[in-house]
Amino acid sequence: MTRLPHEKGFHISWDQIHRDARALAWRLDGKGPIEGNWKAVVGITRGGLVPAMIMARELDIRTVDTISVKSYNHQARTEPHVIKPPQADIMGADGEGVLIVDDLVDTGRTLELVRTLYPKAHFATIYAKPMGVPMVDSYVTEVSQDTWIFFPWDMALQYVEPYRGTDA
Ligand SMILES: O=P(O)(O)OC[C@H]1O[C@H](OP(=O)(O)OP(=O)(O)O)[C@H](O)[C@@H]1O
Ligand SMILES: Nc1nc2[nH]cnc2c(=O)[nH]1
Ligand SMILES: [Mg+2]
Repeated sequence: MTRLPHEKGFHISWDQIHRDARALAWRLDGKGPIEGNWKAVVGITRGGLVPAMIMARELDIRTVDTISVKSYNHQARTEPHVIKPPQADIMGADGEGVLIVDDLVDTGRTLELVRTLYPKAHFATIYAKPMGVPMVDSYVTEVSQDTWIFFPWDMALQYVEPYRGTDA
């Protein structure tokens, strides 16, 4: 296991990921290989499920599947492995026409594994770190490699002290 040093935190709200996923969908609209269409959206679980749902809605795609890849134990990277593959008839021989969606690409190891399985699919993530950029076909926002992205499903609202403290 590798413990990665993350100096910065990038905190994403529900609203932000909703807007970013929509923007990514709009950019890919009409760009599929079959008369501009995409035949399916496949989310890489678990992080890819929220953006995959939002994008499938925007693009009016009802065929939605998942591929489950586990690459991290909290912030420690482990060897990525497929826990659950998508339905074979949706993916075809090489994934052509399928939009494979994840929340982010970091080292690129997860997408590298999925790309070997479905080399002709289109790989889209909301966020990307520099090491992973070569593995992704489309993304919205790049953040530095030493940034840890916190997603809204990993956070909760909580009280913070005022900047000037309290009198108590
Ligand atoms: O580019 P990489 O270095 O491979 O990292 C990116 C992957 O890591 C995270 O998933 P994780 O394995 O933590 O599982 P989760 O989606 O279930 O949270 C994230 O959602 C990406 O899928
Ligand atoms: N939540 C989250 N998961 C990750 N998996 C790999 N990199 C990251 C990251 O920056 N944030
Ligand atoms: Mg993931």
